[in-house]
Amino acid sequence: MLYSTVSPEDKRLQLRAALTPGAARQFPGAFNPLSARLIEEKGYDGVYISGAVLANDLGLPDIGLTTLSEVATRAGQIARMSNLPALVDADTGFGEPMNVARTVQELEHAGLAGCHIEDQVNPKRCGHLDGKLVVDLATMQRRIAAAATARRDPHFLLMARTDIRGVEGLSSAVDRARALVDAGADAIFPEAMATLREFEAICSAVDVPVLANMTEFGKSELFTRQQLAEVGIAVVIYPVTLLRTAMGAAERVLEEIRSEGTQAGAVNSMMTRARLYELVDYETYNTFDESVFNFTVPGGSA
Ligand SMILES: C[C@](O)(C(=O)O)[C@H](CC(=O)O)C(=O)O
Ligand SMILES: [Mg+2]
Repeated sequence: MLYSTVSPEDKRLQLRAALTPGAARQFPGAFNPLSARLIEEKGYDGVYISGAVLANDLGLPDIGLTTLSEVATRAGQIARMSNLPALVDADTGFGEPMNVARTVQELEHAGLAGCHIEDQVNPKRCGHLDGKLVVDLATMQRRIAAAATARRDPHFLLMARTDIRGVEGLSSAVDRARALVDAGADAIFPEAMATLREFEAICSAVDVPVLANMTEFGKSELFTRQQLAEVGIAVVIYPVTLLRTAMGAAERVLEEIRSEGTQAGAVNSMMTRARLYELVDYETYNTFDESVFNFTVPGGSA
């Protein structure tokens, strides 16, 4: 009922305990608060909150148009809906190192367990596209150092993402990952790794947890959890998978209503009314008022 019963501080401890090298904890991307609850119910280890999903949800491309307030508000709404730790994509940190410091404090305040900050220049783009540009190492080190200093809860996870692999190649990615750990990063997100061997090279180079981004239609093959665990990955994200799936289903049913004049043929693939009510915990609200749930739910079983 209502929101998470686990405090943000406890979720941060939970996240740190979960992220051991080789654990390959799976964090699907929630596209709204309710999907975070579904992720928890299905037994996942955490929730990812994608910058691409937040932007696309607003009808915008993922090029750094969303603001800190929009991201912190939506991420907070998603994070509070589940007892799992939530890791949010903070893009380039929304500005200069001073802005990055504020970003971290706002995200802590919003109840996130951790965030990642990347080394792209603005306007940024999806890490799996060509033509990216990254800032120099000193600038990125200042971003990370500012974030580390600003954090009030020492357990808030600060993850540094580097996009340099797509610009200069693997050996630069290894060097940068090491330098960002020295600057204060608790974890590393090496973006757009081409092979398992590349993931392995990063995992062997640093002694902090490493993330693997299993986004569809990108530069990385969709490796299994087992394969990623074997090369030492601590956490795997599926950032846009649920949004892509939901939008795919929405597009199909819209076409069906147009062509058939009814959605009747699509009802079997929908979440039922009963299941939806179960997910929002409708019945439990009777603890406040017994007249809230005094009906039987039509529309089939959950
Ligand atoms: C992980 C990512 O930063 C995101 O915003 O979800 C994106 C995902 C995507 O665009 O597929 C990324 O840059 O990889
Ligand atoms: Mg992103």
